[in-house]
Amino acid sequence: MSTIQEITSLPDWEQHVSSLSPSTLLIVSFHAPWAAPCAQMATVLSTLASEYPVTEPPSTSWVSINAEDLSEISETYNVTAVPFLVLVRNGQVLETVSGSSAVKVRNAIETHAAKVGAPASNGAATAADGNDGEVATEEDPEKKKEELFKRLGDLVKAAPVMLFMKGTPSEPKCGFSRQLVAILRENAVKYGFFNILADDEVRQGLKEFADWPTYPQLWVDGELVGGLDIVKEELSNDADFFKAYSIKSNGETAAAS
Ligand SMILES: N[C@@H](CCC(=O)N[C@@H](CS)C(=O)NCC(=O)O)C(=O)O
Repeated sequence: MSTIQEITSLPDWEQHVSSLSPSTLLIVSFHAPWAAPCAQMATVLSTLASEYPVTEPPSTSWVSINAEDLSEISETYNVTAVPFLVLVRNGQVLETVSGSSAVKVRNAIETHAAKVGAPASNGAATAADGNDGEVATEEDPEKKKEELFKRLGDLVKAAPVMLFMKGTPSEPKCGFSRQLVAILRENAVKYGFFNILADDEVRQGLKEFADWPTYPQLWVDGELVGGLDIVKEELSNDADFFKAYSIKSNGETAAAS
């Protein structure tokens, strides 16, 4: 029964990676302490890990990494939002999964872990038609939407103030998002953010969930405030609009930028 090891330093990571055999599937989960979906993901992953036996050499190795504390590693894997899962074998990235869809995570791990399994050697019970994995992903669209909305419901509450934007606060990819980042900075607002360009499911789904067609979107305490124009308007009506969410310095709470 495999368990998840928390990597807490760069030397720890290097030592761990160098100890693996070329056939081991390394499952790396990036998280941030403020993001509620990461706690859910940790539960999903430890349940999955417990289904994989410990073998010698290990067929799977499960680690989790705080994306903010170990930014050197998150940058290597282009982690722009959390939770973010990376599957690596022999130094090669096989697949990444952004977000907290338990179905996607399970499918990705099962697909890649199975590739070095014993059943493949005799061909029996192996779907050799190149179609393996497809059945599980062919979901009922209603169910898929329900799962996405559940995930979005958690995501908009991932921090008291959440900014859904194009790009990241340090590299906004659109002028509207850039202006809203500047407003939050001027008001010393502490906020979490999500780069919607990194996840098209969230980008399109949140428009329907929020009944708001554009980005940036600012959410406070799980409620949509609006886009840039609305935020400007709120501030012109009430200069203390963000007072409860302000800190004296460094307003950003980011997974990675
Ligand atoms: N006036 C809007 C401007 C935002 C806007 O028009 N955003 C566009 C272009 S960046 C957008 O998000 N379009 C939908 C999309 O790209 O998915 C506001 O107040 O936020």
